[in-house]
Amino acid sequence: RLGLEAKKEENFFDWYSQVITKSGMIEYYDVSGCYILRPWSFLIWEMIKEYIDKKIKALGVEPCYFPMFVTRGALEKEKAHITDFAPEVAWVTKCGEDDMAEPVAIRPTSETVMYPAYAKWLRSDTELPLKLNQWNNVVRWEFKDPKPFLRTREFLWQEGHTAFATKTEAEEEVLIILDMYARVYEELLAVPVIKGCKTEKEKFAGGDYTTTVEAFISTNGRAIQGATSHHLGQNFSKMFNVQVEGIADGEKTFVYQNSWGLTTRTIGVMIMVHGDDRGLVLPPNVAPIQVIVIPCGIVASMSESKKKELRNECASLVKQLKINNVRVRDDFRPNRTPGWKFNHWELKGVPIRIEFGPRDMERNEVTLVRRDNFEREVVKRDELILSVTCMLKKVQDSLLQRAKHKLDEHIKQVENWDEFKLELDKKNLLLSPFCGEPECEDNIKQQSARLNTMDGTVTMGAKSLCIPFKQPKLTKPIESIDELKRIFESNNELKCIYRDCENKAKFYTLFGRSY
Ligand SMILES: O=C1CCCN[C@@H]1CCCn1cnc2cc(F)c(F)cc2c1=O
Ligand SMILES: [Mg+2]
Repeated sequence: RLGLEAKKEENFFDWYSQVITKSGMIEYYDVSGCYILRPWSFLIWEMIKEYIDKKIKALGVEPCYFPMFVTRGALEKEKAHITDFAPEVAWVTKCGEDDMAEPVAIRPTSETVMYPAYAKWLRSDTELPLKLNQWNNVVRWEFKDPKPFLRTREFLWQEGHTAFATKTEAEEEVLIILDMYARVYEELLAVPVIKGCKTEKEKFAGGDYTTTVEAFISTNGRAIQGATSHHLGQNFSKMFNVQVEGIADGEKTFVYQNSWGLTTRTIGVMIMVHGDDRGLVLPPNVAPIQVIVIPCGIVASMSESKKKELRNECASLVKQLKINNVRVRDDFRPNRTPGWKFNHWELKGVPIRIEFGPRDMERNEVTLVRRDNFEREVVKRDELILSVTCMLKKVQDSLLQRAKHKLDEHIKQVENWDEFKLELDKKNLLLSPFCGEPECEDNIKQQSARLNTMDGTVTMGAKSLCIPFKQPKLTKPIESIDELKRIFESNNELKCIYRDCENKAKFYTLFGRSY
């Protein structure tokens, strides 16, 4: 059966699995946590890659490729960084039948692969800033339930690794990259995100601070980390001895570093936010096919010449759209009915369908049908390009607006602990005053978990998602992380959200159940 059996609001997990397989995005694979990316999803990854590459090249970031294997020595250069990650590191231990003398790890991320080379290359501040990015795959043998795109043991990403002479330059780049990530979500994928800083508990331990874009899946009320941009300070440069002369005269200075990454998880978030019970709903800016042209009304009684005329007319529609840089295809398959084709291309989420039949030909008109809200619009043949480009923009905007509205109505600002738990169980995110202490965050997570009396399972408690740059009580978003960490120093009346915590709040923090 072509269509979906599962309904998105009834059985989200089955719906997701059916949508990604029946639309031709994913094929399952016999290694747990690994999936095949078929053209319909890989083409979207290529468009994301094209967008990011253009922007980072303009920022002076250069492409490169480092080996995927890393020695134990390099990987464990600094114990603190690696300890809690060690269980998910995959190792190559044999070659053929023989054990390898020195097993090598498969990169879970490339700091420890790249920074020994940075130490070799960087001697003088004249060689700074060094900005490299690689598009590759990484392996993390996670044990939590794998989910295509969202949590996989191998995934594709880009990882940017930059080194600067001063902290100021580095900190400026962190936020420029974060803004680019927010645009990938909002301008390409039509997914609204919240920009912020991770708390001490949630940040990357190897860095100084982690900034993040957080997305929201309203169907199950869960938040998901969309991409990260870390300021590493001098932690890694001290570990790997990456220091240069020429900054402080006669002295050597450890460089200031950033690392930033966005993964194929982006595709899963887009599917979950926009998909419906007929299948994918693709934002036009990333849709591999934006318009599908389907001839209609071809009946057996129609003469061969009439059929030929109709097909030629459809072909000219396709040609004209192609010339105007619209990603368009025709579906002239004679052995499929128009109805079958409507379902097929709706399942694949193509933003606009053109139905073109004898009557359209006579009246010199074209019928456009929107995938997101099924609105039909009949337009004059000679207004085709204007109407299609205008409709594509309208679809893109309305997908973002609808998702923004959903996000906004699911964020509750609460200062009371009972209200916090109540709203959390109503699939909402919470914006609450928080003291920032890791052990307090542990308590919040534990005390907001819910025992489901029906089946005795436990629903996870609330995690901190980020300290939003847009803080309540502040008119404009903060511009620096230092500022964010100090905003309550003055008027410090607010108590931490957690009832038994005596600390004063330091800032408002976004909490929620998450992936
Ligand atoms: O998140 C990014 C962006 C791109 C470059 N790397 C940073 C930090 C990655 C943090 N991280 C994340 N996961 C890890 C998993 C491991 F098995 C492991 F050995 C190390 C890590 C690890 O360092
Ligand atoms: Mg992880």
